[in-house]
Amino acid sequence: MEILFDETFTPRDQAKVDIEDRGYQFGDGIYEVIRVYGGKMFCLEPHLQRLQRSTSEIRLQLPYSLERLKQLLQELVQNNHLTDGNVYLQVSRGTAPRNHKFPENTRPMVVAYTMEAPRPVKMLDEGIHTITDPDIRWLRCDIKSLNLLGAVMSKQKAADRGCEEAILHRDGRVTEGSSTNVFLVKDGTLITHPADHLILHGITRQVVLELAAELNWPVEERAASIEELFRADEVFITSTTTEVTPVISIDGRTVSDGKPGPMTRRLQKAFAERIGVGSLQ
Ligand SMILES: Cc1ncc(COP(=O)(O)O)c(CN[C@@H]2CONC2=O)c1O
Repeated sequence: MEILFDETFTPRDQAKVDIEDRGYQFGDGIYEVIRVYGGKMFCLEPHLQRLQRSTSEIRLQLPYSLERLKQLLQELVQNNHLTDGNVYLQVSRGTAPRNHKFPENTRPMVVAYTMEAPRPVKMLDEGIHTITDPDIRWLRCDIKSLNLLGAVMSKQKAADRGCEEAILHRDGRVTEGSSTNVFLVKDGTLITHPADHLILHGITRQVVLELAAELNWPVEERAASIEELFRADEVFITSTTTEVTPVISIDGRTVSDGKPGPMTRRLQKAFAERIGVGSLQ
């Protein structure tokens, strides 16, 4: 198993990050998780565009071009013979004596590695249980930063209650999941938080919006209230690793009849066609 370490490939057990790497000490960096289906990275361009935006938002310059990074990621997937799984990619501001302000001319540190991961078919089929949790994160959730402690604390709260995700809310309005975007269905309309600074602009969220448009479904990009969440006909989450996953309970209360709804199922089918597999394979 090789990893991408700066601009070269190295065996996984030889990759050592310095204790003064700013990603390690400050969470000063950004990351992406890219899905691989049949050996091909899905939505690679949108992921790279988001990476570019995230780095520029934190005033971090990639150490080489996006084109070069794309080439290296493709080589990484091939070298590791990855067919179905994920690529984890992160860029930190590099290594420097610990000081909050930006270091002078350090080289940002790119690390990427692959992991085998079959599609989560059981979860896609059965759905997940969730909790609600106050959104305590900072106000630039649109930047896919390494600062994930808020998300980690919420995800752990969900795990403590035997649930898979925490649906976050701010001032009584649903934002997103700790590592997912959230959609509600009410009377045939999809509702999801607008892509502003309070949520990550999910790649999967964008694919779902495109699929909904192809299906001629009405969509409202607005912040739903907590009350609307509990009264929804259907709720589902989206992310690179969870695709379109039904939510069947929230804080112990079932969503509708506690089964994945018809619009969620139709979206799962359309998503499976988009990634080129039969649904729930
Ligand atoms: C806070 C948050 N919101 C939404 C999403 C969904 O975005 P994508 O559709 O672009 O994946 C993620 C993805 N989190 C990644 C995806 O898998 N694991 C992660 O940490 C996320 O961390």
